[in-house]
Amino acid sequence: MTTTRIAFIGGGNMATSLIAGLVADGYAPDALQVAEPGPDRREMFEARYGVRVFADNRDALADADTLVLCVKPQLAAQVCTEIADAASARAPLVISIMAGVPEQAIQRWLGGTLAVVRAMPNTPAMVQTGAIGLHASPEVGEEGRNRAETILRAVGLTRWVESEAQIDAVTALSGSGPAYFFLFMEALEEAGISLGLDAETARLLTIQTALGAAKMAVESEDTPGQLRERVTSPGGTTERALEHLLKADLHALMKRAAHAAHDRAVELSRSLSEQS
Ligand SMILES: NC(=O)C1=CN([C@@H]2O[C@H](COP(=O)(O)OP(=O)(O)OC[C@H]3O[C@@H](n4cnc5c(N)ncnc54)[C@H](OP(=O)(O)O)[C@@H]3O)[C@@H](O)[C@H]2O)C=CC1
Ligand SMILES: O=C(O)[C@@H]1CCC=N1
Repeated sequence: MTTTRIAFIGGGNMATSLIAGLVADGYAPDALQVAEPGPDRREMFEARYGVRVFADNRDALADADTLVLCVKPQLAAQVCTEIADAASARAPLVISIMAGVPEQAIQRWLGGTLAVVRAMPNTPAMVQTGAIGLHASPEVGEEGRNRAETILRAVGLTRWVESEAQIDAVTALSGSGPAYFFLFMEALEEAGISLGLDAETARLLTIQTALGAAKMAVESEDTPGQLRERVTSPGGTTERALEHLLKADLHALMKRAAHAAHDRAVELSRSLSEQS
């Protein structure tokens, strides 16, 4: 893997996942640095991963080729403005994982037309099984795209999308998606308990079933629909259960939920891009 010096601004959950993934992939820890206000978290990064840590965001940027913005969206304008001079001096490739923060706003706050890649990961990145959508601003060249992809691939599967607007669709699908599956697991577990299973048995069987179904979907050449049909014996138990889910129009319900998440992502993008 090519080693460029990467500065992470904001050492929270997502930055930790990315750093853990990169180190596990063999990335040199001394080429990774994190700016994080929390002293305990800085200590954790040093002790666990051997990366360089900084309390001041600008210091982390001083010799970085790649800047990964990992703070909460509400802090984006403040943090970018604060590091704008240091960023202009280094002209790093900027990768933003911040939900709902548009490329143009990031470029504006950073004081110029820096090349920006937007990435939308999800929490399974913490176990290196994330699903990550990527979009590059026109200033990003092939080397920048490869660099961004290499960094994000350390925590999961990457897919480039054609337009920045599609990042909002990725947010609604895979960004928020783990919560949809967790909710389904909670519901199935409750159903198991209502059928007389003890709570631990219901939970363990639910989780293992989700894992097994996902593993089959990943490894099989068949579609999820074909895999579903194979579980569904004519006149059997699955058919009876699925009748209820289909009668409640699960597909329409899922569509409404994903569209609501998408609308919220668009709304957030609009309000954040208006910040100066
Ligand atoms: N969680 C998710 O499912 C997803 C999150 N994202 C995006 O990833 C980004 C990070 O999320 P996540 O890691 O979950 O959030 P966290 O809150 O875990 O991480 C943010 C980190 O930034 C630190 N911080 C606060 N203020 C500053 C500052 N001024 N300068 C530098 N660092 C600062 C925080 O420190 P402290 O805690 O001390 O304030 C915290 O450690 C967000 O923009 C989010 O939209 C994207 C996809 C999915
Ligand atoms: O709920 C949210 O707004 C963030 C973005 C995607 C997942 N979590």
